[in-house]
Amino acid sequence: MYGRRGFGRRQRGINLDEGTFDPEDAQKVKHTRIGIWDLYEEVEPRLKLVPGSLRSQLETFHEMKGSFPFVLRMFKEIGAIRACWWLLAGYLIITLVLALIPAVELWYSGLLLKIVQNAVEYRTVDRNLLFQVAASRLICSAITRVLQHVQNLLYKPLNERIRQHYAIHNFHARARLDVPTYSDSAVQRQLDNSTTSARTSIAWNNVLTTLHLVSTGVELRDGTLLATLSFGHTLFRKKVGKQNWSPSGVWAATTRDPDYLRSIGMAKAVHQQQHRKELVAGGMVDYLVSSYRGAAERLGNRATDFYEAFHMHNITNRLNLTAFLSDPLRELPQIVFTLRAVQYPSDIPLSLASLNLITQTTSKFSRTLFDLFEQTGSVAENLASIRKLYETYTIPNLVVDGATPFPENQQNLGLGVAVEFRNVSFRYPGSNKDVLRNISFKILQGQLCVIVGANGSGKSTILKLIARLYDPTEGHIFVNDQDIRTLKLADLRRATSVLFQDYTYFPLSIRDNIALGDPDNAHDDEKIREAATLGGATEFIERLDEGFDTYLDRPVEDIYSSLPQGTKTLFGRSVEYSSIRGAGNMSSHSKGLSGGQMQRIALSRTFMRDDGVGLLCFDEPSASLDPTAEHDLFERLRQLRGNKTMIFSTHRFGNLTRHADLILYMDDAVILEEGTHDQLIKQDGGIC
Ligand SMILES: Nc1ncnc2c1ncn2[C@@H]1O[C@H](COP(=O)(O)OP(=O)(O)OP(=O)(O)O)[C@@H](O)[C@H]1O
Repeated sequence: MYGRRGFGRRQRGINLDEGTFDPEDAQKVKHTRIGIWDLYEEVEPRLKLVPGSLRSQLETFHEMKGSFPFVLRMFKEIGAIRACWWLLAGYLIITLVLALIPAVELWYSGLLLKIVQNAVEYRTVDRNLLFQVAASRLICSAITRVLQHVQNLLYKPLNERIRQHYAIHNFHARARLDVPTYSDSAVQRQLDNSTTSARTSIAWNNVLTTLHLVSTGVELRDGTLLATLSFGHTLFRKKVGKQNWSPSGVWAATTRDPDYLRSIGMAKAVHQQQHRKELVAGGMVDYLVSSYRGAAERLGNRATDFYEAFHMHNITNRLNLTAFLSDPLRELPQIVFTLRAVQYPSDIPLSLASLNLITQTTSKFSRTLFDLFEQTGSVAENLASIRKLYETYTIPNLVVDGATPFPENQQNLGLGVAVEFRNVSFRYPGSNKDVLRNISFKILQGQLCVIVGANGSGKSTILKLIARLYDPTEGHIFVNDQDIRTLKLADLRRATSVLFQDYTYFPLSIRDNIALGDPDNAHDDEKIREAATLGGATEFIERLDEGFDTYLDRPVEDIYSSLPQGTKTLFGRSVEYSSIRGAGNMSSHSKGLSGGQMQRIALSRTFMRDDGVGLLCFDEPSASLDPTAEHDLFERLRQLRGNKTMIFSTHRFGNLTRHADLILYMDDAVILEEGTHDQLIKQDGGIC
């Protein structure tokens, strides 16, 4: 009756991307009812014998172990950034010194207590020693302050250098992925998981985490026995003090409560703008209000979201045996030390000072260990993030590169390339519908081929396969009689120029948008202007205030707030008050160019690439042009073509098909007829 709410997933603990999670599997999944919620948690059979919180601790360490090789690699890479050497060395030394200072302070505390004890017992004070101790403690705290300050100063440049280094790698990791790989949802998820935050890099976080672990180790280095004794209490304290807002490991939660589902649905219907028209026109308001009230009354205080419900459930369940055991355990290290002191008085002089020191030391160790345990979750998460980051560098592309250079003879490119489809069928990844069915045709070198067909017949798909954005599901494509899969992708794409119907424009300047058509000559301003002229774009570009430097869509938004309503433009751009009202302080504007103008820019981009290209493909290049502009465009394209092979896709027969050496007439994934304009007219006057 009601749709199920999607399962929330928490990206930590076990690798969630492997295997499946079936809430109904009672063997592996524990079900808990929490108010109106059903919580399903995966039980880890491998670690079944380990009780309570220790189990999740072991899981965490298990995961951390898998991440270590990647952390080592990260340190190697950071070590190779020369600009980081001194900064990192300084940061490391300061961290270690800061970790040692508490021990020195503790030693002086001991001395101080001894002085006090002597004063009480013998009524004498060693003034020199007292002065030394006081001065040393002051120096320690001054040094700590100064070092912390220097550490903060080093933090920023280090973070920035490391972030920049990884930003470049991440950019490449994403940019190199082909179309089917990049559109794969698993790959998208993997990339999202490894995204670097704008302020700190994953790598820098990992450096900090590692340094934190090392400094904790240094702080605890002499206190092995104390640390071990404190361990038990720390674990218990952690379990008792647990105030989680969500479960750990693999879990899912859902609610099937009809009143809750309905009330949330109704609240959305009322809140969301898009339903308002129907809501008012349909006279639904009274009905919705009374239904909502009814549902709310039935729900009472059960209407909480999952996290709230889980948190409350945890709090009410907290009074248990572990809570009772926690306090005695806290005293254990001190009791053991005192007993040892009594047993071996010569080893540990039992005095007021030593007893006090023991108390201080044990509580300090206990706190440090507690902090460490508190953070192991985030430590593991941090280390895993670096693994995920590196894994994105090696995501394999679905379209596998070939090894054969293309063309064999660069001179011949000017004569065009031959393209042959042999029994090609194709379906898009994730789809079960053939959009091309057993297609065969051959375009000879230097021919003009026009593919004609209705919407959705498969014309664009043919061009995508020629550009090898995808590989055929069945059959083969040959370019100059060589299987397209064997050719080097970079060579093939350099020799081919494709203007897609759904061309994109980049959030860059118009100059860059055109220049990207030929990255090798992107700096050649004259060539860019020439291409713009051939694409019919120069005239309107020059009318823009910033001409070729105009951004089609500004990648960085202007930020402002509380502008007087009369302000219509800012930084030369118009201000949109509607979005100010909505978002509070932000607005962005694209340079409202028309569809035809945008298309001319895209065309100019194609004209950038006339050298070194043997095959030109145009997908409906005249869709947004008026008839005169279309005629001009075809004339220019025919001149540009020279002897090269050219393929057009279009909806209709007309101007262009008259000049075609080969027309492929497509309908519903197959080629119905092929030939020249005249041949097709003779065969079937109806279609032309
Ligand atoms: N990325 C995609 N994923 C799944 N299906 C797709 C994808 N792109 C296109 N299709 C489907 O493939 C079929 C053929 O599309 P194609 O774009 O090749 O047709 P077309 O003849 O070029 O149409 P148009 O004239 O509208 O551009 C259509 O049914 C379309 O819905």
